[in-house]
Parts: sequence; C-alpha cells; structure tokens
Amino acid sequence: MSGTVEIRNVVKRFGRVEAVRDVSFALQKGETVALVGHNGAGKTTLMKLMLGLIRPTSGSITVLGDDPAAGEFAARRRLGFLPENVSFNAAITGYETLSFYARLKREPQQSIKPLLDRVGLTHAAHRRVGTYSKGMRQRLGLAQALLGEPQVLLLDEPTTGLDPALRHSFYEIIEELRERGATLLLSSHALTELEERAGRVIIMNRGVKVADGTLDELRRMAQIPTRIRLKVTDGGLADIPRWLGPIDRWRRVNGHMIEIEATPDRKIEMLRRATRDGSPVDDLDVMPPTLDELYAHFLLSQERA
Ligand SMILES: Nc1ncnc2c1ncn2[C@@H]1O[C@H](COP(=O)(O)OP(=O)(O)OP(=O)(O)O)[C@@H](O)[C@H]1O
Repeated sequence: MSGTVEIRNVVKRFGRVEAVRDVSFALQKGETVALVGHNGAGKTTLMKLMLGLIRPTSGSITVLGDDPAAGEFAARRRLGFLPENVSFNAAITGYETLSFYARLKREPQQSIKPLLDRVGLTHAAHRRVGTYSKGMRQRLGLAQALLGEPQVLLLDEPTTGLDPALRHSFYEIIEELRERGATLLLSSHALTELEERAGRVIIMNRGVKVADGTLDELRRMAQIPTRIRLKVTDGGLADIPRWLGPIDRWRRVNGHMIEIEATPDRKIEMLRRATRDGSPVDDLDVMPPTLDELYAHFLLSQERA
C-alpha cells in the first residue's frame, strides 16, 4: 500500500460555514496532485487538516500512517508545508531563519547550506530577510518546506508572484523530490502552468470534490470535443464534408485554415480522413481541451446538479 495521505468522508465546519463537505481521496507516493478551485473552495482548509492544525468535524485523516490531529504526530517531521503567504522575521538572515526551522524539525544544521544552494540563495544567506525580494522570500519558504527531505510536501499557491524563470526552477526542485518518491500536493489558480506539472487534478467547489483524475481521465469524463486546426489547400475549402465526413461544428480561422471540433469518439476517424492520400490538408494541429476548459466544465456541471 503506497498511500501517503488518506482523507475519508471529511467534513469541516467553521460555525455555519461548511468549508469541506464529505471529501474523500488518497494520495500516493511519487505523485504530483493539483488541488484547484475558486477562492473559498476549501483548499487551504484541506491542507490545514492534513497538517493537524485543525481537526475535522467528522471523517478521518491519515498522513504517513498517523492521525495529524493526534497530540504526538510523529509524521510531522516528514511533512513539508509552504503556506500561501510566507512571512519570516525580517530582522534575521536567511541562514538564521533556516537554522531556527531546522531546530524545530530536529534536523542537523549541516543540511542548511545545501538547501540554500538548492534554492539559489547562497549569495544572500547572510543578508537580513527584510532585504529579500518576494521571489527570494518564496525560495526561502521552499527551503524551509524542504528541510528534512519531506515525504509529503503541501504547497499552497506556491508560485504566486514568481517570475517565469523562478517558477521553472521552483518546479525543477520539487520534481527532484517527487522523483525520489515524495507526494506533492499543490493548490493553485494557475491552471495553465499546472497542466504540464501535475499528474492528477482534484477540483473543489464550495467544499465539495467535483472531479478527481489524470488530465486524460478528466477529458474522457467531460467528453469535451478536441479542436483540430487544418491548413487546407484552396480546392478543399469548397466541400469539406465530402473529404472529412459529417462534422458537427467547424469554423473558418482564415483564408486557408479551418477549425473543427471532434468529439472523443470521432477524433481518430477525422484525423485519418484528414491525413489520408488525396486529402487537401497540408498541415494540422490538435488542441485537446485545456485544464481551464475542463475546470469550467466540471464547475458548471456541479452547479447544475
Ligand atoms: N478559521 C475559519 N473560520 C471561519 N471560516 C473559515 C475559516 N477558515 C476558512 N473558513 C471558510 O471556509 C471556506 C473555505 O476556505 P479555504 O481557505 O479553505 O478556501 P481556499 O480554497 O483555500 O480559498 P483561496 O483560494 O481563497 O485560498 C471559506 O468560506 C472560508 O471563509
């Protein structure tokens, strides 16, 4: 059994607000899971429950075999967390900050230098955190979360405010950890960026889990058509159904390009027709539904249910 986090029928109420409503899922070793949802969907609450900072109203949670809400939570040392708004003491240096967290986690002080190096902060290690840029503070936050080689890493909106180069190196660093078997759970609004990074996506809406699966699984569930752009020779534009077969929806993009919508069951057939000998197609691009589109689809289906 390689489940590192198990959430079973968890409900969390804050007074009259039901922040998490009967949510269940398990996270496995070595997977990167994106937790997505609008503001107030319950993402941070789920992370706080996994950290044992709050207790579920009902249901159960296990993290690395332990109940995080139990007084003695042995697994905490193997759990890394990067909160949405990292705030450190501005008066001490980056090195001193990590030294403080290393003592809390009972990690050797020798682990600090390699970590600062890994997040690219060696040059600023002995500068006060108050002089750090937002990106540098975020990297210090990541170094803090990486202390002790966590087996489960919870990252709440980790790349907000980072420029594209920093985002890239951020994902490289956490990917190394995942390759060594860690479970990564990232909450984010940046769907396009998660599309390439997360093996699996959990979509939350108003405390309810509305979808959970790999992008391929979500695409199959949603049955959203794939858009196919075809560059067509002049003659071909005149009589599209003759060489492509019946098509539900299509539109002209420009003088020599059309875009068709292929349902999952007809996609392969359309591609075969478009590429067979004698077809007037010079070039094509296949654009599967994006995570943005899937997200909108699942939210809408839940709202209508
Ligand atoms: N301590 C609290 N007391 C009262 N209500 C709370 C508390 N913490 C969270 N909530 C409520 O629970 C709901 C879920 O909040 P949560 O912070 O988990 O959402 P989120 O998905 O992380 O949102 P965001 O994307 O804005 O960070 C919201 O309605 C929020 O107002």
